Amino acid sequence: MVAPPDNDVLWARALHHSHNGSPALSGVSLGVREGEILAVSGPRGCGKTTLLRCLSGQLVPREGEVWYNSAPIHTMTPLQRERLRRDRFGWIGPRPDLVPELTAWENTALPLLLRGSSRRAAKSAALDWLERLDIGDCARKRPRDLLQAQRQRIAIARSLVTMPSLLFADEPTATLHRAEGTQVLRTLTAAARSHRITVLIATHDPDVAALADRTVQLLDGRRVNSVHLDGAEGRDACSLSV
Ligand SMILES: Nc1ncnc2c1ncn2[C@@H]1O[C@H](COP(=O)(O)OP(=O)(O)OP(=O)(O)O)[C@@H](O)[C@H]1O
Repeated sequence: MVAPPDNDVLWARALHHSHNGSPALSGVSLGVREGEILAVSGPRGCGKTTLLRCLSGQLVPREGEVWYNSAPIHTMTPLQRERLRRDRFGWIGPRPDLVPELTAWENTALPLLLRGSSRRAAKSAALDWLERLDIGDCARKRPRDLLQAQRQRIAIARSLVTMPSLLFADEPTATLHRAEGTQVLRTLTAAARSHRITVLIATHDPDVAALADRTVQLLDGRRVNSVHLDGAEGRDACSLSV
């Protein structure tokens, strides 16, 4: 095994994966720098979700390596991967998947409670994140009494409440109207930047990708280029590598 470069928080080499024999990833490699917001972009079915699931340890690729700092995720046991996901990673899916019986703050606090935080500390952190995401007034409401955009903000608050090192967001605005989606995403990226949380966002929407520092394009399970744009709402300057 080759050790990953020092300046990448996440690093993957030559990932191959198939679902029931049909190829989803065919040799994808990438590195993600600490604090970077990276968009993984491409048309439907190109392998974005499969890539995020391999990088976050939910799936073990058929071939290839995934490293988180100096830890090889691809050789970890299921329990080690589960702990890594619980302690270091956050995940936002296309739908909020909230627990209907719990209030907004209880849903947000859930990852902290599962880690063993006291109810008081978990509640305080949850209320703080709901406030930062402009839904503090929803804290005591249940999901059924909220709009979809509010529910998705709660899912984002839940993913941030543990202050993950890496946040994976799979089409996080897919179920929202365009304006709502953009606003939710701006809030997410601003929160991530202010806490130096590294973010990977899978999206087929160029407007979403424009909020990232860099975009990796997938097509038919392969990487086709990497774009780092000046003038995007990301931080730095411009480069193009193919
Ligand atoms: N559980 C599964 N079983 C069988 N095939 C699957 C499964 N999950 C994904 N695939 C197939 O693998 C390929 C890559 O899918 P994946 O969901 O990773 O792509 P995607 O870019 O995220 O697509 P979308 O934007 O539609 O979510 C597609 O051809 C898809 O149909």
